[in-house]
Amino acid sequence: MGRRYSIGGPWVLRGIDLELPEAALVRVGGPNGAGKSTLLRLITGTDAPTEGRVTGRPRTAYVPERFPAALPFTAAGYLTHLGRVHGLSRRAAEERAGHWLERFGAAAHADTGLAELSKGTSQKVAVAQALLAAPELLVLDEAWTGLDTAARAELDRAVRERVTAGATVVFVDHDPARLAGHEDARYTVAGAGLHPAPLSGDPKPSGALVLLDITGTGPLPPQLPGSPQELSWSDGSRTLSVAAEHSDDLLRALLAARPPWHIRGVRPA
Ligand SMILES: Nc1ncnc2c1ncn2[C@@H]1O[C@H](COP(=O)(O)OP(=O)(O)OP(=O)(O)O)[C@@H](O)[C@H]1O
Repeated sequence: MGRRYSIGGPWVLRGIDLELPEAALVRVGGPNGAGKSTLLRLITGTDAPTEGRVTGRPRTAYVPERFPAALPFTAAGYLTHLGRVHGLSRRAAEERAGHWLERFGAAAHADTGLAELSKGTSQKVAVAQALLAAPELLVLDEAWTGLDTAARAELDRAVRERVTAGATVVFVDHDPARLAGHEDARYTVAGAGLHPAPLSGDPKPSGALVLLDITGTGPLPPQLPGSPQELSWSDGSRTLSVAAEHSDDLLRALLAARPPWHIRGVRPA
């Protein structure tokens, strides 16, 4: 699928082909403005792709980057209301609301209006609303930001519980250590494409290097797969060196970049 925000405008994402397995924790990384939030909105169905489509309809919950806090509810009232929307009885919805506020250390604010909550407590409510309905697909866009240490650890635990229960959790977080060692897949958004990235526990590259001779204009896209080294640079021509196992992903990223890079040659180092 692909997404651009205006006709004739730049493609924020293009050629995205992603399958999300069950019972999996999936991290999406990439620099500011690369299109991570756009991708998460497409995955949740809160935004539609400009081309291509998203298939499958798991029960989905989403913590967006910006939570709309100014709704006329108390924290507990809001969570109970959402529980009812998800089909729970009033009593079950109240119980779940209380349970999640308690777990995130926000029980004292159950009767506070959403508009009066501090930023951090409001974020706790945002996270609680997503966990409340035991979603099959949980999508977290920097959901840890603003939470205190205890709540961040609690969210880590809640995420692992969801995955153990068979759910798919897709998350973006700027802390590279977040849930490290628990991820099943990692992707980087760069140059409008989505690129598989090595997991923290993956074996180190075997040592074989590949050289790529490329030409193009402007700087190289950030966070290229395999973190290639630039060996030479003149008049827009460059030679990159990368571990052999990353060369296919690197070629794809260079070709998908906007503007694309031209590949003049690929050779063993
Ligand atoms: N609703 C929108 N209308 C127009 N352009 C948008 C819209 N949402 C995002 N964009 C543009 O799409 C690009 C990707 O934005 P997005 O928020 O998806 O990036 P991101 O990787 O999540 O960034 P960050 O790490 O800063 O949150 C940016 O250039 C942004 O300006």
